[in-house]
Amino acid sequence: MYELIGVTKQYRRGQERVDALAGIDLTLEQGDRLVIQGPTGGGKSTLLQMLGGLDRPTSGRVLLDGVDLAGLSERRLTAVRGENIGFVFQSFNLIPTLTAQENVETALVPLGVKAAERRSRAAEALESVGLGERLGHLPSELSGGQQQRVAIARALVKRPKVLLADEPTGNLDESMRDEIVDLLEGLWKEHGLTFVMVTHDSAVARRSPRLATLRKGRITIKENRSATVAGPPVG
Ligand SMILES: Nc1ncnc2c1ncn2[C@@H]1O[C@H](COP(=O)(O)OP(=O)(O)OP(=O)(O)O)[C@@H](O)[C@H]1O
Repeated sequence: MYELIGVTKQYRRGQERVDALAGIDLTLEQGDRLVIQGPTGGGKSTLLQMLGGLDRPTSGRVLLDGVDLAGLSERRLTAVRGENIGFVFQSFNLIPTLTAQENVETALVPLGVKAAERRSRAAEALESVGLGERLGHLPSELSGGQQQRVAIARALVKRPKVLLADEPTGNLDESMRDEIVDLLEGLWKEHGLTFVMVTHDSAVARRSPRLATLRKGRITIKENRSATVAGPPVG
């Protein structure tokens, strides 16, 4: 499903050139789960942006189901992203003036889903993350963990194939962290998602069957035999 071939990304900082990604080769099958760790500045967020089509590589190819994201027009790329890829970030990025339900519905507007269906699908997605009773609440009326659940519902309401999460538990205390990771794992299995998560938290990373480390823009991958959840999802 994903094939990255020789992906590099260079940034300019004044006169200086930063090699954020220095030649990444990576294959992920549908339903795979990968955790990415590594030192600060190692290239984790940059790699996630490449997978998500949020930015383009300097060279190399990012194939999603055989389509090179780097070669798509901005319009086509936005459409591919909207249909296939859900994002969850450390900062929940909810719109403060919209209710939980309205925040989730926003993901369906660019897909041309009609208002009545948007409402029912958003309610269903919020049910699935345990917030069926909180549809009308504003983000400020929800806990951090609940806000992240809304963000997860917003990522999944469009029924993507891919879920990309950048430090999804970074703003949460330990008990909420575990709840959110349980939830993400459950959704990964239930929907057969390809799930890539960046985390600094080794307790979170330990649960993944595959671990990638990014250092100075280079990737190494190892299987994690002691993962608490092993193997790809069933079905
Ligand atoms: N827009 C940008 N302009 C210039 N340099 C950038 C830009 N984005 C990232 N970089 C640089 O690219 C390198 C990789 O950054 P990246 O954010 O991918 O690392 P990271 O592993 O996610 O780090 P962290 O753990 O701190 O989030 C760093 O040296 C960073 O300073």
